[in-house]
Amino acid sequence: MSDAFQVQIMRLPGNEDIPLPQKMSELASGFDLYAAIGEPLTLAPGDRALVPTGFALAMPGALEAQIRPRSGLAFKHGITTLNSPGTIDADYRGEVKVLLINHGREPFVVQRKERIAQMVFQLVPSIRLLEVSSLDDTERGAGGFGHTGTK
Ligand SMILES: O=c1ccn([C@H]2C[C@H](O)[C@@H](COP(=O)(O)OP(=O)(O)OP(=O)(O)O)O2)c(=O)[nH]1
Repeated sequence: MSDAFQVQIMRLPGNEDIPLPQKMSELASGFDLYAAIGEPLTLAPGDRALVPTGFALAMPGALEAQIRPRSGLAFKHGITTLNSPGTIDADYRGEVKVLLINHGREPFVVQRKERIAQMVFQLVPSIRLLEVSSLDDTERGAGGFGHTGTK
């Protein structure tokens, strides 16, 4: 793992007992994120909440982190991330937060230290936008949004 990117993680005060993000298996893509809330948080059907994780990051400029849902919570309870995938910019130094929404039919209670989402790091290519007055032709052209049919 010597070629691994180094990402700095800083626990924010009051979260000493909250586990740092963790891969639950060796080759998992995502680090599971734990809810750093004081009291249990009830999400009624349709409710959303910004849930703190208790840490902040500093990562190399070539990376971003994506906050993605956990499929088990989505399947069993309709709990997902509203802005999926959430984007953590390399220059963001605030607390990483998870925007949860309850798409289920029952209230869902988030407990302190519950694993609520996962964080996947991605390479972000360096891009320079170049303004032009015309674009090259392609077979697809401007076709989209199901123009080849949906069945
Ligand atoms: O799920 C998320 C999404 C974002 N953020 C933080 C990190 C990110 O770098 C910052 C800004 O996010 P984004 O660019 O998506 O928000 P915006 O609505 O465009 O706000 P801003 O004007 O602050 O960029 O908020 C989170 O902690 N969790």
